[in-house]
Amino acid sequence: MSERLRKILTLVFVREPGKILLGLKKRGFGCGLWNGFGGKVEKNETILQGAKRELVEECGIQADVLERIGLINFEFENDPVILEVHVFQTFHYIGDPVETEEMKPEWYKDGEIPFNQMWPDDKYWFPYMLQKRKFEAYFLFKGMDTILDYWIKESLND
Ligand SMILES: Cc1cc(-c2ccco2)c2oc(N)nc2c1
Repeated sequence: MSERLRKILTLVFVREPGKILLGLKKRGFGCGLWNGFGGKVEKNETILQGAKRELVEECGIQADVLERIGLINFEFENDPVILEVHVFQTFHYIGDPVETEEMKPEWYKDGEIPFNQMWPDDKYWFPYMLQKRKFEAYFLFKGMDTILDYWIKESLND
C-alpha cells in the first residue's frame, strides 16, 4: 500500500457519558450527512494537530486530550487514491459547539445515532468507538452509498 496514492484525513468525536456530538456537513464531501469533525491534514502539521485544528474550525471546540480510537482505510472502485482516516475521540474539551459554514453540531444519545443519515460504514465501526475499543477497518465503496467489501478488527496497538 506504500506506493499507492494516500490522502490522510481526520475524524474527531466529542463525547459525554451516553452522548456523542455529530455535525451535519453543510457543503462539500459528505454534504448532508452527520459525521465527526475533521478533514485534510496539512503538510506543516501532524495528524493530531490537524485533528485539533479541524475540531476548532468546524465547531469551535478545543480538545487538549484526543484519544486515537481507530484507523480506517477507504477505497472507491476505480479510484487510485486511498483515504486514510484517523479517528479520535475526546471526553475532555473546552467550549460549547457552535454552528459554522461547514457543520451544524448536535448531540445524539449513543442509542439514537442517525445511521440512515450517515456514511454506510459508520454502523460497522461505531460500536467499537462507543465501547472505547480500538479498531482498524477497511471499506471498498462503489459510489457514495454502496459498500462492496470490508473488514474490521479490534486492534490493541497504541
Ligand atoms: C469514504 C468516507 C470518508 C469519510 C471521511 C471524510 C472525511 C473524514 O472522513 C468518512 O467518514 C465516515 N464516517 N465514513 C466515511 C467514508
